Amino acid sequence: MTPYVLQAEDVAIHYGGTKALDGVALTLEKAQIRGLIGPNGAGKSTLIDAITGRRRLARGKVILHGEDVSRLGTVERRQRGLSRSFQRTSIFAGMTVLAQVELASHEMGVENSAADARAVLEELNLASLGHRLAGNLGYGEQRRLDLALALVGRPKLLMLDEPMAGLSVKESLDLAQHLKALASRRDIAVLLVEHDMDVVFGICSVITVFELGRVIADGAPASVRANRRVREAYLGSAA
Ligand SMILES: Nc1ncnc2c1ncn2[C@@H]1O[C@H](COP(=O)(O)OP(=O)(O)OP(=O)(O)O)[C@@H](O)[C@H]1O
Repeated sequence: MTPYVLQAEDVAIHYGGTKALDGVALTLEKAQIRGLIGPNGAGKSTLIDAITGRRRLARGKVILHGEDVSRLGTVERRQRGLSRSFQRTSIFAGMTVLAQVELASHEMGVENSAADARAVLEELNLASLGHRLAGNLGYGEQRRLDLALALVGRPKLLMLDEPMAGLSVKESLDLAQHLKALASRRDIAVLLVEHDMDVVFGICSVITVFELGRVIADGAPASVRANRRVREAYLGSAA
């Protein structure tokens, strides 16, 4: 039995002549939070698209719980427990928070979607906002709703692309703590793409650093912070 929830092996993605990813490998274990950092255009979002099945691989494999899913589509991967945050664009402004999360759960084929939705909202401290129209929520609350939508159906693997973008320092740290607690309580492995280094170094147990579509460092936060190439390429002397 493999200890890995996710294995990405030798992943390559090309956009025409551009090699957005070239021979990328990483793993995720149960309930582990891995940060993925690197300068703009390094290929972080492209890796999420490759893992979730939005982008076809030019080379390599994506393996979930030991099963090669490289040829499966996004819906089939979601049904195997791989989820991603939807970003605000998928929020229906005119629907209540509860109805929306329940609908997402129902669409996932969850039998008791009402109970699933209530549990997810409670998990994220959103239960008291269940009756509110999503469009009337504050920005930080909408980001938490994004996360709630990704959590229906009890996924085992969550891909988050800049979930803290646009949040205040306090809101970011608050969401980060929620995320950490959630990963451990629900046994969810998380791949976190995030530019907020306080959040990444605060809650990730391992960090992968990208540059120009390749992994330039991978390891525990302290070793990544101390890596000279990473400091020069990305973190700068302030890190
Ligand atoms: N749809 C596309 N068509 C062509 N090139 C693309 C496309 N999407 C991304 N790229 C290119 O692929 C490379 C990786 O982009 P990607 O968005 O994955 O980087 P990123 O690390 O997520 O950047 P950011 O931190 O700015 O979100 C970049 O050179 C980018 O210009």
